[in-house]
Amino acid sequence: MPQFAPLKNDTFLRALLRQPTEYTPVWLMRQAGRYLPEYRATRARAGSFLGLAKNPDYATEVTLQPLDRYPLDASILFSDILTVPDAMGLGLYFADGEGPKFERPLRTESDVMALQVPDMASLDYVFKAVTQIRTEINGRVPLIGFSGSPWTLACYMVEGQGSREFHTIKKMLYARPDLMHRILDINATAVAQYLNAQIDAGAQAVMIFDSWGGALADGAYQEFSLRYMERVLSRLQREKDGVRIPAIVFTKGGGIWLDEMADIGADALGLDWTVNLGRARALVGDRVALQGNLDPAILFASPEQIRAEVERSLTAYGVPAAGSGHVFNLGHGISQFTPPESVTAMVEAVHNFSRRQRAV
Ligand SMILES: Cc1c2[nH]c(c1CCC(=O)O)Cc1[nH]c(c(CCC(=O)O)c1C)Cc1[nH]c(c(CCC(=O)O)c1C)Cc1[nH]c(c(C)c1CCC(=O)O)C2
Repeated sequence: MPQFAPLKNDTFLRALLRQPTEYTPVWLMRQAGRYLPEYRATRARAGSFLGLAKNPDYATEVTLQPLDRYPLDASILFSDILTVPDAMGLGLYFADGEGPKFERPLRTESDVMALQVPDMASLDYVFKAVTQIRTEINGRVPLIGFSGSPWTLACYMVEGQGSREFHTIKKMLYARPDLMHRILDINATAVAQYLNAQIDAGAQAVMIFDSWGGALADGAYQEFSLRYMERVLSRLQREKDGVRIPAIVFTKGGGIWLDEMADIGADALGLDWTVNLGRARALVGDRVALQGNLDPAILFASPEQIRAEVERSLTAYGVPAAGSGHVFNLGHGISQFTPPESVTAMVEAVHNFSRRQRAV
């Protein structure tokens, strides 16, 4: 087991565990990415996104880039949720200018029957990256590990790519729920093993991205997404060397199910921008901390407007009292067209205003 430097800034972890903080910690989903010129330069050297993500040296380099530019309170492993179905043999690739695709999506009953939990050794490049990042971060801020939710991974595995309507997977869900449940059962086992291996490698918190849970009908969400995230959480090691490893669950479009989400064993729930933070806080009470939820499009506005929206969001949450916690973030990933200076304005506004809020 590698020895890591002691943590200098644990504000993010304390907020997730609903302990008092001097200010509201902040990080951004997709904080390492194409909006940063230094990321584009490393990606050009690596040749491709997968060349970058599968090489621990490059993955470490780009994970640290946003931390060198902004006083962020957390770092997130540079990787992708689709590494898991790739390890299952589905053949992940990125066509130029398009999103992710699979060469061998799950379309027939025999495809589904042949699916297996991958050998975690085939994802060793991810765990190596986690350890290397944690080492090079040298205790500056905590490192978040992550995975897709069983349902969101299944969306890509069955559709073979991103989708607007999810016709193929929804047809399977309603016509052959037995096949759907088999995929989700395998995914839940794979995701739990994958996150536990990231924790062993040095991840100090984990996040489950349920990017497409919000595409499901009420009832279907609970049966096909929520229940499987609950199963993943129940299998996670929640303590490492005597320290709690908090788990964050983010269902995009899941605002209507927050009450149920608060009871599945997560430490914190991620929110998209459709939710009012004050109302969400009242609803979940002291069951979970909240993370979110600025509309990423606000980063296209002026620094003054960004500041005003940050203050509105922090005011909506209010000052965290004992038993509550707020981590500032966007409501979804940052756009590749975001001016980097907008992030400077956002992070500054979060730190300054949240300190002032606590001072009164
Ligand atoms: C659905 C999903 C994916 N990947 C991910 C999700 C869940 C979060 C969400 O809902 O956005 C998660 C993800 N993907 C990436 C991260 C890195 C960590 C971070 O900085 O937050 C994380 C946490 C890097 C990435 N993953 C990807 C990029 C862009 C690739 C590039 O450099 O060309 C990055 C930085 C590729 C990717 N990977 C995926 C898509 C849809 C795309 C294309 C996105 C686009 O073109 O904007 C699948």
